[in-house]
Amino acid sequence: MRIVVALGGNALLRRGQVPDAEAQVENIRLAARHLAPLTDDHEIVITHGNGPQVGVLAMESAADTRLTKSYPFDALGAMTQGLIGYWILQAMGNERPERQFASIINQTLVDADDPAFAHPTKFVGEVYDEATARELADLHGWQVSVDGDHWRRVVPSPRPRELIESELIDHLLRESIIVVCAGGGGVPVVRTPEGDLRGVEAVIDKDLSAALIARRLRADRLLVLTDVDNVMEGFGTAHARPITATTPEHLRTLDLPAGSMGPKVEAVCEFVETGGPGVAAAIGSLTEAQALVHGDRGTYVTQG
Ligand SMILES: Nc1ncnc2c1ncn2[C@@H]1O[C@H](COP(=O)(O)OP(=O)(O)O)[C@@H](O)[C@H]1O
Ligand SMILES: NC(=O)OP(=O)(O)O
Repeated sequence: MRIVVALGGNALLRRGQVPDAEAQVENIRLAARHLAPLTDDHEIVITHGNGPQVGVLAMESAADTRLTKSYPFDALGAMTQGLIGYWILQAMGNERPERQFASIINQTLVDADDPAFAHPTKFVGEVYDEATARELADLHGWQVSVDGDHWRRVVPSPRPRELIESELIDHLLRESIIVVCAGGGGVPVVRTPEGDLRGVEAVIDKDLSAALIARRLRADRLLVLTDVDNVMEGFGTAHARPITATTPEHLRTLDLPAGSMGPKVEAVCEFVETGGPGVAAAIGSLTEAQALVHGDRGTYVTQG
């Protein structure tokens, strides 16, 4: 089978952890231990988030007084693909030294007139109290918004439309190479009237990009791995109930938060609705990645 795996931000950096390199290397080592068995029997593409990491790089860039302008988010996104891609490459290679892995910097086409550019929603960097967030917003010209009990910087997150390097990824998979790509959803680019590609200030949702990749590569499965075992009905209430086998039709009736479970559910629904016959997607725990493939664990989504 061909499987696209979206590695949640929590797999890279647990909530509240300081984004030191050491902590992330250790988290990714553990994640690789759970992902490696998938590579024994399947063609695997790994995508990953970059919200916390791109926020660290943006802070560093803003603090560098030699620069007349902070590095733009397309450049920062590419840096995070290099950084996290390298960590994943090394961790996976240590688990399966006999296999070949490639981590590619890749670009994701978005619409220049996507309304998301005027309404930033993607949380990046760390969390603050309201006063600090507002102070930083004034200092650096950021936009900030409420994220649960905290405040956080937000940047535009246009919808991914096309993966510029999808043919290359397909080629690598056919050569039995395991591919890490579309980190942070891919570097956001638009097509100019002249036909060139140009980076834009945005961070794409990696779950939505994972769904796009899965569709373009005609994957059999999309696995969205995070820190909960299932999508829950009545999440956070006394009547919370895990959803196991389900359909996009049912999932679309749920009211889910935009910054967390919402895009994951949107991604699996899109993939299952537009994929070929027999495709399936699952949302569940990284530690149960193998069982998710066949619907033995997690929220398993099929056409019904
Ligand atoms: N209905 C729901 N079912 C399960 N988890 C939910 C639901 N609604 C919100 N969540 C939250 O979504 C989180 C996973 O999303 P997120 O933190 O963005 O994951 P990741 O960083 O792994 O991509 C869970 O830890 C949980 O707190
Ligand atoms: N780009 C992205 O979706 O990152 P997170 O998963 O870290 O939010």
